Parts: sequence; structure tokens; C-alpha cells
Amino acid sequence: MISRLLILLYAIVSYVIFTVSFLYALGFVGNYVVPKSIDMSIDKSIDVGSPTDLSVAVVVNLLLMSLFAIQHSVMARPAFKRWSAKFLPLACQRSTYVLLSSLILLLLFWQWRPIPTPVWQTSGIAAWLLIGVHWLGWLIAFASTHMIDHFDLFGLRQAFVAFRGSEIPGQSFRTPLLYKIVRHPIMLGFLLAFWATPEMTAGHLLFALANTAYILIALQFEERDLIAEFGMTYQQYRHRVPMLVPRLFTRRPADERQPPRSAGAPR
Ligand SMILES: C[S@@+](CC[C@H](N)C(=O)[O-])C[C@H]1O[C@@H](n2cnc3c(N)ncnc32)[C@H](O)[C@@H]1O
Repeated sequence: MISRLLILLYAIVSYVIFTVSFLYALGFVGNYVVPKSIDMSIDKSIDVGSPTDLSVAVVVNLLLMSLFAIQHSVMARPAFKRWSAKFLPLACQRSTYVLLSSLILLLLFWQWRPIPTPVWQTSGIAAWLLIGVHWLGWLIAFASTHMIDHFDLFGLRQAFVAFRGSEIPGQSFRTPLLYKIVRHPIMLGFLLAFWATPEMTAGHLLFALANTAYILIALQFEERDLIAEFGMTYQQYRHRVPMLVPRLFTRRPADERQPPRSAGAPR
């Protein structure tokens, strides 16, 4: 009973730390409210004056993003989960994943080196449109976590189920709402939030480019695991629904489409 209670507390603490890192991410990427953001050092100074400063900033930022990418992808693989199950109870596996990801994100926010060289600057309607798309991205990402299972994704459900003494159910496959339009709405939301900005700087561009590359690679691994888990169901879903870019026109199922006419066929 005590160990189950401790696991539950651990899951709640991990979730609170995730919430802090997520809220900080909003301010960090959008340059709102937070003391240090993607474009602004804590003392508001701009400290990439020399080429050496610039190289250090690029290397440090790439290392921070790589650390997040490696942890986030390695710990998500079924082989890693099987190995860690030898010493980590199933009920706190996801919370540990969430906790480590959130701590690495906080480290990234803390150690990030702004590179404020402007890449594009907009004003007026264009700027407001980009701000709107940026917030729409965050909204899509957050809402989509609830469409599959927010509390499962962040480890709380597993800890609650174990606390009640029930068996933790396996992963379920869902395709509600936005999952009918694209297969990865959470990642689509992140991409919109990272790219849609009225003032793009070199540092922000590095962040958006590196994260886009990471998302595109990570989704290959995620889909490989989903196919291994759900087989034909996921294969058919992949065939039906685009990965990240919604289709403007719905594609009719193959059996509803007309076969191509042969040259001399009667009309
Ligand atoms: C951070 S979430 C991202 C989900 C998805 N890639 C997206 O961008 O919306 C990753 C977890 O969601 C799970 N997942 C992805 N698609 C799912 C679906 N349609 N139903 C249930 N779980 C899904 C993956 O197995 C993985 O554990």
C-alpha cells in the first residue's frame, strides 16, 4: 500500500513538473512573460557578438536539443521499456519518462543561448495572423493529448490504476476528432507553434529546424512501433489519413473509385 501511494505521489509530482515545463515552453517560444526566452537572455543582453560566441551558441543549443531528442526517443521504444521493467515498476514507467523529459526541457530553457539575428520581421495583419497560428498550434497540441488520453500519456492513469490495485491495461489505439484529419496532431500543433512567429531570429530558426527534423525522424520510429502493436489496423489508418498535412479533399475509398477507362471503351 505504501509503495503504491509513493508511486502515485511520484506520478503527481512528475505531472506538476511537466505542467511547469509546458507553461514555461509557451513563454519561452513566444517570448512572453518568462525571465529568459528563445530570443532574450535573463539580463536582456544580447551576447553573441563575436563569431566564437555564435559558434558556442549553436553548439550548446544543438547539444541541448539532441539530449532531449535522444532521451525522448530512446525511452519511448518498446525494447527500452522491457529492459527498464526489470527495475522500474510498470506503474511509474511513464511518469519517469515524463519527469526526465520535463527536466531536460527545463535545462534547455535555462541553458539556451539566444541568437537574435533577425531572419524575418512582420507587422500589422501578417503579424497578428502568425500570432494566431502560433496559439492555434499550442491549442491543437494540448487538445490532441486529451483526444487520445491525456492522463495516460503523462503517466497519471497508470499510477491511479495501480493504486487501486487493478492491472494496468495495454495501450489502446484511438482516432477521434483531429486524429481523423492527420495521424499526428500533437506534432502538427508543435510545428505550427514553433514556426509561426511574427519575428523570426536565427536562434528561433535553429530551434524550429532542429525540432522539425527531430519530429520527422521520431514519427518514423513511433509509427513502426504502432504497426508492430496494432498491425493491419494501423496500416489501414496510415493509408486513409495523412501524416501531418491535412488533405484538402477527402480521398474516396479505392472500391468507390472508377477504374481507368481503356482507350476504346464505350462512354
Ligand atoms: C507524444 S504522443 C504523440 C502522438 C502522435 N504522434 C501525435 O502527434 O498526435 C506519443 C504516444 O502516442 C501514442 N499514439 C500515437 N497515435 C496514437 C493513436 N492514434 N491512438 C493511441 N495512441 C497513439 C504513441 O504510441 C505514443 O505512445
